[in-house]
Amino acid sequence: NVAAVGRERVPLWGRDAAHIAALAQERENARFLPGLRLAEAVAPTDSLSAVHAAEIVLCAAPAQAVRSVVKAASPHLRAGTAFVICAKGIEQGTRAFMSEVVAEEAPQVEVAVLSGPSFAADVCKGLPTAVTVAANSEARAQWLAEQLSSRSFRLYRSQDVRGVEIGGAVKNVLAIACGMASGRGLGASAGAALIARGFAELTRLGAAWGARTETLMGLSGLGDLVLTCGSNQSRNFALGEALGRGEALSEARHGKLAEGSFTASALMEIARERSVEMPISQSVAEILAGRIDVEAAIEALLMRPLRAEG
Ligand SMILES: NC(=O)C1=CN([C@@H]2O[C@H](COP(=O)(O)OP(=O)(O)OC[C@H]3O[C@@H](n4cnc5c(N)ncnc54)[C@H](OP(=O)(O)O)[C@@H]3O)[C@@H](O)[C@H]2O)C=CC1
Ligand SMILES: O=C(CO)COP(=O)(O)O
Repeated sequence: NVAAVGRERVPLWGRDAAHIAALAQERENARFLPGLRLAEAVAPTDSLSAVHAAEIVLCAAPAQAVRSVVKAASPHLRAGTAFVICAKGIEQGTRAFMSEVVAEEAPQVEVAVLSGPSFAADVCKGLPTAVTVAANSEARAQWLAEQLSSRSFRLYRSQDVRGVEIGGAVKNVLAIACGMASGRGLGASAGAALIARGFAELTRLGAAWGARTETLMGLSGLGDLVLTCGSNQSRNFALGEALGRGEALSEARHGKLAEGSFTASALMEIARERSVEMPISQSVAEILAGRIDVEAAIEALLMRPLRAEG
């Protein structure tokens, strides 16, 4: 709907032909965004060839599905198309960032990353927020910010592609930890301490990958971290909260996508690769892998040796 502002026709591709037909008919996505109407300009389609005519393609598939979607779309994508990744995560197995996945599968496109505090339902209702769009070239980032901004959806530009994607991937893992603390009834002080120490982990990892401090402290880093760690509107937070209350992992997702649960193990692998200490994220990864329980993870975090802040 945001992309439809000021445009006559915006194709929206989905993999499930029956769902797409229903969307075109009912003009509402009852499963994901109930009660919110599709903008007139949005034209649902099950044909990926729709990307051929596009100057800008927004890719909002789950992170672990981005490779297969881009691979399928690649033959239809023209050289120089602006390909904007909205997924937040790291690919399991390859440990690749989303921009690397797209560059491998569709080398002809110009990759950009859009990330920041933006719950889909809020954005769709026209509630205001601001996010970051990063591209290698300043001119491309500026053009995308102009093309995709509206009164309620403000885009700030950046050239720090890696910094923006690190913020989006790491905050989801940390939100699971904050949810666990909430589900365990540890109180608001513990939640704030987790956000601050989690942010220290995010900045350490970002520094190891050459991300700019301003990016990590901006909308796609601290901004999205605060949003996701502070609300059970976040599916990552809600997953952690359910685990903290004692629900089994098999039940705790409640059928929703929690990207941090797929990214956690890959995140730990890239952190180890660059010797970055991330004890909170590590605890989340261990719990999700069934190696420790929430109680043992909290105990281990509280018993860590005292150290200087930083
Ligand atoms: N929701 C939010 O507030 C925000 C989400 N994001 C990011 O965007 C990404 C997608 O999230 P979101 O839209 O919320 O997730 P949802 O679970 O709401 O929707 C996922 C969509 O992806 C489709 N999909 C799932 N698997 C595949 C696949 N293998 N191939 C093609 N399509 C697939 C689903 O199609 P189907 O209906 O057929 O199952 C569905 O339409 C995530 O990385 C998330 O972190 C970013 C900012 C905000
Ligand atoms: O990334 C988001 C908001 O910016 C959405 O968070 P969840 O995926 O945890 O719901």
